[in-house]
Amino acid sequence: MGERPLVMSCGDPSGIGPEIAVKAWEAIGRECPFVWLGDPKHLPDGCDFRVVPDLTAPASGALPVLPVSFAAAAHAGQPDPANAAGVIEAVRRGVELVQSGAARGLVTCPIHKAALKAGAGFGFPGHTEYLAHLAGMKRVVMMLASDTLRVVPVTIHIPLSDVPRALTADALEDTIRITHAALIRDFEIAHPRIAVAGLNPHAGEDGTMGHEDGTLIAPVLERLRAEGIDLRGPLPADTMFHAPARARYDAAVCMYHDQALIPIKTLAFDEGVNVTLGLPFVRTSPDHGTAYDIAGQGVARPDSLIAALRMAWNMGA
Ligand SMILES: NC(=O)C1=CN([C@@H]2O[C@H](COP(=O)(O)OP(=O)(O)OC[C@H]3O[C@@H](n4cnc5c(N)ncnc54)[C@H](O)[C@@H]3O)[C@@H](O)[C@H]2O)C=CC1
Ligand SMILES: NCC(=O)COP(=O)(O)O
Repeated sequence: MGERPLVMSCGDPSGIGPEIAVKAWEAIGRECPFVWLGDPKHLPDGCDFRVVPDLTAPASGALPVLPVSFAAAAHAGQPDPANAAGVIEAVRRGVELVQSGAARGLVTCPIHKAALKAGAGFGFPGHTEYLAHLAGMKRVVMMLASDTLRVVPVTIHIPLSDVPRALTADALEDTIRITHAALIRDFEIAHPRIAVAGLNPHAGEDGTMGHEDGTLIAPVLERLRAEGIDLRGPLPADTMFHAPARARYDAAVCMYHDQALIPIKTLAFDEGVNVTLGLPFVRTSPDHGTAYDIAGQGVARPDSLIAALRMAWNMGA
């Protein structure tokens, strides 16, 4: 296959993962070769694939597949807990291949967390935490990146009511440090500018609308500024995402999932990439989910997955 390929885990086979994997292979399989980890019975009818024994198989036009056996067929739009173990195994195999050095990076297709919990007792809120666990990392960071905006949520998949408790000075500091290092190393920004959102409306407005902005966020920023990190904030989140505001920073660190993901999915849904920072290997993913409402119809767009492949290919060089 020439250069080391990427590996792609299939994600939930009843979602759009298999069909966009095939479209992505047709679009950029030569530019960013990857091997698909999944069960060939879940690929769309008529798909041109070939089973390979490992990642060293010579290149050909067909999608290379390293088989992962799944218990059940896939029905578009209907996640089956019987397939949960296969979905998890594909991710685990991907990590093994990238950690061994056989693969250049891992690209994951979307999973349905509830089906994994129901079918296999999956105890992680998403890939991000599962990958941190497999890699033995205490803290990793989720970044959603596009040409127009990069965002990082400090807290991720937890109920909104748990956010103030989960938002600690350590979590914020680690997140900013990991983000800063990745902007330099992976995004080649020599002097990154990071904007940090407040938690409360108007960043607390001097404590009249909440206290965390002043008592928790501001002191962390002060400490890190003293080390030379270019930080602005805590900023009112409602006014930090319009175009002139975005021009003033390279990444926005946000306090919770939707504060970060709503702006990027509004601005760049088709090209956003989810990248895990702080892992000892490259992992990217499309920004969207399983899209059950359109699975199996052949209309799903592969653009975000293609952007994820390109980013992983470049980062893994
Ligand atoms: N990396 C991952 O594993 C992710 C998984 N998810 C999971 O996906 C499931 C469904 O989540 P939703 O909130 O419905 O978000 P979603 O992204 O799956 O779908 C939202 C809307 O966007 C459309 N859409 C998504 N991807 C598209 C594509 N490639 N082409 C055209 N239209 C597309 C869908 O048809 C739907 O109308 C959940 O279980 C969630 O946890 C969500 C985000 C990321
Ligand atoms: N909302 C982002 C998402 O669900 C992706 O999470 P992960 O599976 O990449 O941890």
